Amino acid sequence: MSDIKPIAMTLGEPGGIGPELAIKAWLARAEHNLPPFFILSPKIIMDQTTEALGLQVKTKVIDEVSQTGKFFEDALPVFEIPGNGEDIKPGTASSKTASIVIDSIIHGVNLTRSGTASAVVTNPIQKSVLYQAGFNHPGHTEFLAELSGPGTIPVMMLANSQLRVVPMTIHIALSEVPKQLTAEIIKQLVRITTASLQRDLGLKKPRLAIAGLNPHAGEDGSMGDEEIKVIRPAIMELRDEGFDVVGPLPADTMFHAEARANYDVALCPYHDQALIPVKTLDFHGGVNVTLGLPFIRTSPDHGTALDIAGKGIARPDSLIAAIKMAADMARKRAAGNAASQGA
Ligand SMILES: NC(=O)c1ccc[n+]([C@@H]2O[C@H](COP(=O)([O-])OP(=O)(O)OC[C@H]3O[C@@H](n4cnc5c(N)ncnc54)[C@H](O)[C@@H]3O)[C@@H](O)[C@H]2O)c1
Ligand SMILES: N[C@H](C(=O)O)[C@H](O)COP(=O)(O)O
Repeated sequence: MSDIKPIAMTLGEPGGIGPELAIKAWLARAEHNLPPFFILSPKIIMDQTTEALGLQVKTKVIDEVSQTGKFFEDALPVFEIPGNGEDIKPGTASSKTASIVIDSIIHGVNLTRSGTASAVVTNPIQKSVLYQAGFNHPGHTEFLAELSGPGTIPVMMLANSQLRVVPMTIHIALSEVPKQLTAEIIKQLVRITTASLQRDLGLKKPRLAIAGLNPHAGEDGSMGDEEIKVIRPAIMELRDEGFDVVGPLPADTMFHAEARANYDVALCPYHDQALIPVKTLDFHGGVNVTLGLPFIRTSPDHGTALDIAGKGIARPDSLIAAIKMAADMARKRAAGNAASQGA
């Protein structure tokens, strides 16, 4: 019997590699000692995928999440979401299946928020086709925050065994970054990241490093003054509050091995500044985790990979890492809750 409640896994874009990865992660359950998980999907989509890939995998519809553990050894448990497999073509994302994709996320979040599932692990979505269908959030991160209620500030963190990064602005045009990167945002992100690393990753006093926005962190204002006007003042205030935070550091020299040894997480002004080093260091072992939510959410660090969908060659490593990280976080939260109740 598992020590944590089952993990909810969303379908993601059905024309992408998500369904294949879910099946491959289930096949790897014993090898990786994975806790029981279920997928939120129409059963037909999972069955179509196993058949197309020639895999001998049974699926089992569960009526209750609590049945996940009972069936997990013999079949991939499916929490059925309404929908059919008609509009699905591997390698092609379609706005016709957007309602299935979104329902899967909403149900996964509801089951996790209610405590029925211990965490939600999301498969990648094809953002462009969801936008065509009227989805008006840049990605999961912002959608999950909205589902969590007003005042939720989600923090995207990508992590592998060599590096953790937080992009301080996410899916916005580069030209918008200087406008949105305020001292207030930086302070909020540092506070949330520190609290999450303490609570969910067990780091007692997390060390944070903040990258500059401009080349050479602005070179004393000669290449941009956001470091002087925004980033440094925020860091000084945070240090006064007791946070272990350094910067602004030149982004080009803060990701080599010796530099990485000096911090636990790097916060970067914009998306690619953070995600290029983490995905380059270990693409297949990376996990995307959203901090600051009232529930645990992890995801693989890659996208829908339409170019390889249906070919049977997608690697489930990142999804497996996401399941493991979600389970570890759930165990740490449970232990922390038990300790605080006992205190
Ligand atoms: N969490 C998410 O929902 C999420 C995350 C990242 C990207 N996306 C979305 O995915 C779509 C495609 O994005 P992209 O093309 O930039 O990145 P991608 O990660 O889908 O693909 C980049 C390259 O890596 C390969 N790749 C990705 N995952 C792989 C795996 N598991 N095994 C083997 N090879 C793999 C792909 O074949 C491709 O060559 C976009 O719509 C993007 O917004 C979603
Ligand atoms: N920026 C992420 C990445 O490139 O990996 C990705 O798009 C995930 O976004 P959501 O988790 O918000 O969908």
